[in-house]
Amino acid sequence: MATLSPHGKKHKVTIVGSGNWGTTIAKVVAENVKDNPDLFEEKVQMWVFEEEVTIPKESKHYDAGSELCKKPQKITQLINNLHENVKYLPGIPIPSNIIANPSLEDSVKDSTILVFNLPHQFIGKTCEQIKGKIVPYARGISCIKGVDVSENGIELFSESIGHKLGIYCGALSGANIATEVAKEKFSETTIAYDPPHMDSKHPTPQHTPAGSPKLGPTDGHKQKKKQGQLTSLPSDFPPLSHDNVKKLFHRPYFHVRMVDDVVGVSLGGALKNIVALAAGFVDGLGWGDNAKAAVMRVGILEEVKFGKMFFEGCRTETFTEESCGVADMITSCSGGRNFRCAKMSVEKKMSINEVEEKELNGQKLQGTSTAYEVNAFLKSKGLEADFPLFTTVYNILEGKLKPEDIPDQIESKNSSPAVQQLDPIKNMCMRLYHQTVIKNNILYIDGGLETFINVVNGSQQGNVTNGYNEYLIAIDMGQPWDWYTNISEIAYNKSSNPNPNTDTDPPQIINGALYQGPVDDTRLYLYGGTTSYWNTSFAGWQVPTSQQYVLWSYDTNSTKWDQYDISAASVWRPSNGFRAEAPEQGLAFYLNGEIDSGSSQTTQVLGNYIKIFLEGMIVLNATAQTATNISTKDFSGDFPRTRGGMVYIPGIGEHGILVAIGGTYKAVSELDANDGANFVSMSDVFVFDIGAYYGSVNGSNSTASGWYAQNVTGDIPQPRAEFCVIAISPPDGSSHSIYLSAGQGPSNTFYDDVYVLSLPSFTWTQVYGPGQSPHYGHTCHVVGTQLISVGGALATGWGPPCDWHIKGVGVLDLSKIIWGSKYSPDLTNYTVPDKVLATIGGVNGTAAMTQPLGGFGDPGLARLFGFDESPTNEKSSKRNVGAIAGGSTAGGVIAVILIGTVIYLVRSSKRGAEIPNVNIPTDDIHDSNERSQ
Ligand SMILES: NC(=O)C1=CN([C@@H]2O[C@H](COP(=O)(O)OP(=O)(O)OC[C@H]3O[C@@H](n4cnc5c(N)ncnc54)[C@H](O)[C@@H]3O)[C@@H](O)[C@H]2O)C=CC1
Ligand SMILES: O=C(CO)COP(=O)(O)O
Repeated sequence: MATLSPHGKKHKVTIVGSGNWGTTIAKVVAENVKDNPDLFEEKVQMWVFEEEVTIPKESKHYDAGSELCKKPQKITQLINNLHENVKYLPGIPIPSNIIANPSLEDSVKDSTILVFNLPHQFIGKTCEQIKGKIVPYARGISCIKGVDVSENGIELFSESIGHKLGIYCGALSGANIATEVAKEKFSETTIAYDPPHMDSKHPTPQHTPAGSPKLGPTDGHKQKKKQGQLTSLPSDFPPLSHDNVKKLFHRPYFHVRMVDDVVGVSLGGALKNIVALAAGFVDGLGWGDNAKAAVMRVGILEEVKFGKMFFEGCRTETFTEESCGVADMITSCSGGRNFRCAKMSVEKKMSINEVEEKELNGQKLQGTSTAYEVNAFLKSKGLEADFPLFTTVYNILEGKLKPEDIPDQIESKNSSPAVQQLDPIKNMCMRLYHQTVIKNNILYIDGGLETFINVVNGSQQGNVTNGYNEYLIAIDMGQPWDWYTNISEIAYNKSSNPNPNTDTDPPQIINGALYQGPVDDTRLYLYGGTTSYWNTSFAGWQVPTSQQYVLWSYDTNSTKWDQYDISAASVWRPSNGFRAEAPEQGLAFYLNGEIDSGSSQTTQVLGNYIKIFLEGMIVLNATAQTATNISTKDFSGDFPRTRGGMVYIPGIGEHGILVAIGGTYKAVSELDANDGANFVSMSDVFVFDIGAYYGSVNGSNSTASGWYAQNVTGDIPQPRAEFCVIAISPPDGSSHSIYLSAGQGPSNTFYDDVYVLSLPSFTWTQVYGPGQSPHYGHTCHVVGTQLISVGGALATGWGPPCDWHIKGVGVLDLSKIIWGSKYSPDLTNYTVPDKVLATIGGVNGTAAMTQPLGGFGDPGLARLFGFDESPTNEKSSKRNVGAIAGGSTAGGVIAVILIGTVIYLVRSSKRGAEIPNVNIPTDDIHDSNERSQ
């Protein structure tokens, strides 16, 4: 009894193309549709670019007396009558269920599976012709080895076919010399197919989904195009799962491995064609197998680098482990057409185009055009030198270099000073806007802007290169060091260690936060931050990533990165917010901040320099990797702040407090580049009772927000931003010292000073400065009794001269107030500096001043500091915190006035849920194309 098919319909398959590989794949597919009659219709359409061909005399079909052999015949008729493609796959019988069709439109009509297999130079026109003439739920597989380069940038053919036709398209590529496959000699191939959800009854496989070009709006490349709405495959068709796609291609002699890295599969096939030309050139010189192997090695490295640099979701392993990578490199450099023609061009001293014309009987080389296309793209990015082998092949084709130049070219470019210049430690000139944290005696420095300078014989030379710190740098704090002479710094490559679950690289960001996480957790946490467009040509520059994974962790034991979806609370990826951490509670805080075009894929629409300030404070529970967003209306009103400083002080109230200082502010509704004009007055600081996070303010269940403003006295620092702050308390706990170092103020004023804010008296004392090196954009930490200042830019520019802390870290003795180069892990017993004691009084460091000079600004704050009956200042009692948010602006306009006049503010209880007047497609946040599984 015949088995009933569970599906009402079967897939109709068309092979678009009929060359050497096109006809071979048609044979493979035609055999498989017969073996799987439940899934596929028996007839396979093959579109044939019609031409007249003469049956060659050596063909078994040649019969001098036959009509067919007397004059050229249409190739479609020959294929349909003889069941052989006598021109492009001579001598190989092909199944009779292949129908050669000269009409492109007719061949694709009603087909649900389109296999694109023709030389890449013809695909654009072919797609134009069939656009709108295919069923909307068709699916594609591209067997084309090449990349689609236009004035807009670079795309994979799987992608450009998908975009042009509005369908999903995967990719097939492998070590597959067509005639060997056609003769049924064993080979493997790789198919990247990441089935749209509606096509598969199985979950999407692990690893990254279909890669997409990593392109940004200012990049000059093609903008990532949305796939648009895919039309569901009707349910009466068998689902196009990995299993069913495999059934269409897998043969006993042609083994298929299914993956989901469309980028890696497509690029491996395209770029190896350039390398195969180089292999042919060196072989043509008679240099032997060692030379070919050297070229292949460099070729694979350039493939990986190209994929990682320009495309998202590309896996190194696809190049090093799959047939479409290393295996195709070997086979193509041993016996492919590109290799053979390049070799012959050297041996016979002919141009490669002449060889192609003479030897290939109409078949097309892909390597020559790909070398030109890739070069045009690299040239447009100023990155030719970063891909010396690809560039050399192009220059040989252009007649500017000779095959003999290959060794020098790939050697010298690999070790050029320009490349060495990018070492984030040896060539650091300045580094700023990074994220830092100390965990388990190691100082970690992540990201940031960096300028690089060449170092020759120990001295810095030339101008700086503007770029980024793309590494996680670790400095050992368990040993004493002197940054002049001995300090251990190690740079860990972030992109060589992607998230093992999704293969996504951790983001390269500035102005985010690095948190140490709970004490018993081996992970660090990287939150927020933005992608800088400062120098998008810098090697390794990444486009902004999805904001869905705004939180990352780095496991200091396993060195693996991981990512977490906390988008329910942290809708945007904020940067420049105030950050602090309470590690013993497993809590990390990110207060206000901003988004700009670098914050995520979604916010790219904001365009250059627009910054939107954000309300709210994200509280990360690093134990559970969850987040809560709490209102900051009572902190900043409708004028959120950025670029200020915040510290955590334990032991005050039940859960400790946060103290927020300075920064800049603007209205949530303001859509402009202004993030520097309005400076928050320093005559108030802002205290957050962490008890409010737990729902219990100051020990009593209360609905109060937990925020208090407090007036300060003493040497009040000038308003400023981009300074750093740390907190330390003497052993008796009678006071708490918050150190503020350097920063920048209105109208390009820069500082090199240190102030101490002492609590609970809320008095400022200037303990250092003005010094010689005003700077900003640095971070700082406290270790023992030392403040470690990390990086920052000098007010004089970003070099040269470079940071005078030659290793980017400075050390301040917090008690003696002496800056130096030496660090010791053994200095404990902090004592309050004399100058501070002179202000707050007391004997042996025990503070005499136990409350602010004018009293506490709020009875709640007084209670927090242990006063039952609040000694508050009547005048300042219960002040509206929002109304004192401002105080000092660049133009001297007091923010209070602004608050009075700005009445159209957008209110949002969920941070970032509404952004005024900007059309940011929030649904993109969960775009399945961007989501990693
Ligand atoms: N041949 C091989 O061993 C392999 C080739 N590939 C890749 O498969 C793709 C197709 O290559 P092949 O099938 O070998 O092609 P081919 O090199 O045999 O090219 C000839 C084909 O191009 C067609 N053609 C010529 N002018 C045309 C026009 N104006 N418009 C449309 N078609 C035209 C011819 O009719 C013929 O079908 C390429 O990207 C190639 O890199 C992949 C694996 C193996
Ligand atoms: O892709 C191929 C083998 O995998 C064929 O390469 P050529 O186009 O150089 O023959």
